[in-house]
Amino acid sequence: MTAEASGLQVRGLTVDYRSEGGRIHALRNVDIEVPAGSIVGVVGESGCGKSSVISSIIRQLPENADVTGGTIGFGGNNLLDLSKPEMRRIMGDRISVVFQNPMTSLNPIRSIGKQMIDIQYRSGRSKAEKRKVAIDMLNRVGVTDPEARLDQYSYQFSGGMCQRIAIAMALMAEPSLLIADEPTTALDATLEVQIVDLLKNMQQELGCSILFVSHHLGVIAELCDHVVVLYAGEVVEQGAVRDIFHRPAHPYTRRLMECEPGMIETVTRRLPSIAGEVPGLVNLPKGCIFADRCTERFARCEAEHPELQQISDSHRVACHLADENGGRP
Ligand SMILES: Nc1ncnc2c1ncn2[C@@H]1O[C@H](COP(=O)(O)OP(=O)(O)OP(=O)(O)O)[C@@H](O)[C@H]1O
Repeated sequence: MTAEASGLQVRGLTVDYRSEGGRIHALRNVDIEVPAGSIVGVVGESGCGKSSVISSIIRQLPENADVTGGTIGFGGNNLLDLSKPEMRRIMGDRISVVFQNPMTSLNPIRSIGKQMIDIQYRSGRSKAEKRKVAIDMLNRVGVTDPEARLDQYSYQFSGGMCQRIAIAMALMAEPSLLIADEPTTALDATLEVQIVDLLKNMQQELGCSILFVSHHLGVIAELCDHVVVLYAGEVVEQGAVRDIFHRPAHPYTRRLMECEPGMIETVTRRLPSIAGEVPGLVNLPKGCIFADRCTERFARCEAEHPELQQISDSHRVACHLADENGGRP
């Protein structure tokens, strides 16, 4: 069983929120490429724009949001151009989402089995076949005794088991893209490792792509092929996982790394807090968005906005230091 390969190409995505205090420039010119069959992580502190990216892709931005620029390429379409019914079809068949709280996906008053059968409504399978597929999927995500458990309700499962079931439901349609929105954040460290392993195995088995959004650097390092570091609505660094974790080029990424010794060996550590706060996004600074928190800033940083520049085949950074240092951190 292999999902049809389809990557995701977010290009120049720019999103504002209208607010009483003015327009909040939540995402500015964001590029995220998820090649078919790969796992790409998006990391950033709270308020950096992770939810805005996901909501843009699945077209669930709140009423006060305006997409003022960019495209979201998927399967030959710009998702931003699709009608609601077209988008619903894509969300049912080709893109699935796993949320931080599995209860977002699970209905508490319907048995797990009924929900897993309902979700196959377009499959053309008989009820018995749908039940068999549900049992098989529960087995694959590591729910023991799936036949008996199909008749149970979400409250009868632990948090980790609920997340496994939510992942099973998300994968039922064999999507080509799975969006995982902090799916391990609510779990303890042991369960987090198990869910990361599960996602890795399922991705290999199904051949789908995964966009994995998290503020847990360790999880990103364990799971992802490629990492996008988002800061205050901008991509400040992106690259292969080895680039980001062994040669972080942006001071923001480095601050995260410094506070995470041994991060590669464990997936249990959390993003540290860095001095200062993500800035308000109504009045943007002229220069670098990270300058006021950056211990390595120099005059140019406050005067000129750094653009993302290539510093190796797979590595891009938006920092003036890259010029100062001949393209290397
Ligand atoms: N509906 C909204 N109206 C106004 N501002 C919003 C709205 N949603 C998000 N924002 C603002 O947009 C920016 C990005 O928020 P977003 O929720 O995308 O970040 P995040 O990285 O997902 O944070 P978190 O991890 O806390 O969810 C923040 O400055 C936030 O305050």
